[in-house]
Amino acid sequence: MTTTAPAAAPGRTATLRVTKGHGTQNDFVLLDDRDAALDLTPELVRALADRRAGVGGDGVIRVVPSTALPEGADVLAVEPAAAWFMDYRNADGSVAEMCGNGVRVFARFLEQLGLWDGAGELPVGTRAGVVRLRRVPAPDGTRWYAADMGRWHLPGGQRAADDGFDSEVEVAGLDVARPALSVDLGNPHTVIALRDEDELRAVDLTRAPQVSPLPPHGTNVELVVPLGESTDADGRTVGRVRMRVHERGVGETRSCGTGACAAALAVRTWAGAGAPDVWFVEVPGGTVRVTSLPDGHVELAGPAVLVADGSVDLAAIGA
Ligand SMILES: N[C@@H](CCC[C@H](N)C(=O)O)C(=O)O
Repeated sequence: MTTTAPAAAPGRTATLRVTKGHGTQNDFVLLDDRDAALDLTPELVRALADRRAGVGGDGVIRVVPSTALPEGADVLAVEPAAAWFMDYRNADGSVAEMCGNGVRVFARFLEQLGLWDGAGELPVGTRAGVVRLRRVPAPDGTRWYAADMGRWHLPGGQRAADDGFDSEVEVAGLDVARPALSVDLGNPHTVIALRDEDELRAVDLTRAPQVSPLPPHGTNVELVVPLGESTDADGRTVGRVRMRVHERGVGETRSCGTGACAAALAVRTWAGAGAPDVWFVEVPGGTVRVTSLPDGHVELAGPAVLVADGSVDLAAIGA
């Protein structure tokens, strides 16, 4: 069903309507392709995501009917109501299975487009399966979006759960390689704990961390510092962690939603029995809440903000 990129009529410039949005400053170029008419090539993604010559973003997100993609058909077989599919691309043009901040911004974009009324639950198709979203109040009373991200798992199995580690990561600025835990959120993550916030500030993420063994499709790397536990307004014990992240296909970003889930779940695994189910993850771009659900699912809640709508001259961005 995919056709070609918008072609310019003779004497006219080909343009593409775009919206810019972010979730805790993990930022995205959003495309309304409800007619499945756009050929979203890696070159077009890179041109749109370019922060100097393009619009700029950590990723590009296309709204497309689930019926238009083979991966969407798989989703519809499980959840016929998942009409819209989040086609997620990293800034380098690669395809990613999932994006936790992106899927909240996707829901906000569907609201703006009039494709979701914001009531009840919104099932969204993704390459990692169905994600279910709803609007929830944020701790400060503003609006957040909560996404049931589905089942997570430790690819290293029971041994990794027992030992707490299954790999190691070398990071520029750290003296020695650190033991790491792999966490699968539909996309791959590798989490290491650092000693304290000074150490977290000091690491150099302009170079990709070296993960051994490297998972077959690469990985996102989260560096975390546990900040302790407290009691929230409802009397629940909640954990808090600070995180920096190096994203596969992007580089260091100011937030990563699936990365926040991986970080919280790793710290919870390391803490052992009795650890809190609810974690606030502080990233350079803000704070998200991660909740371990009883059915083996994980919920990610946080803001989703749209900041601009516009029109891109495809020739001018070299696409
Ligand atoms: N920022 C995202 C994750 C985006 C995909 C990631 N770079 C990958 O390649 O897996 C998030 O919020 O989860």
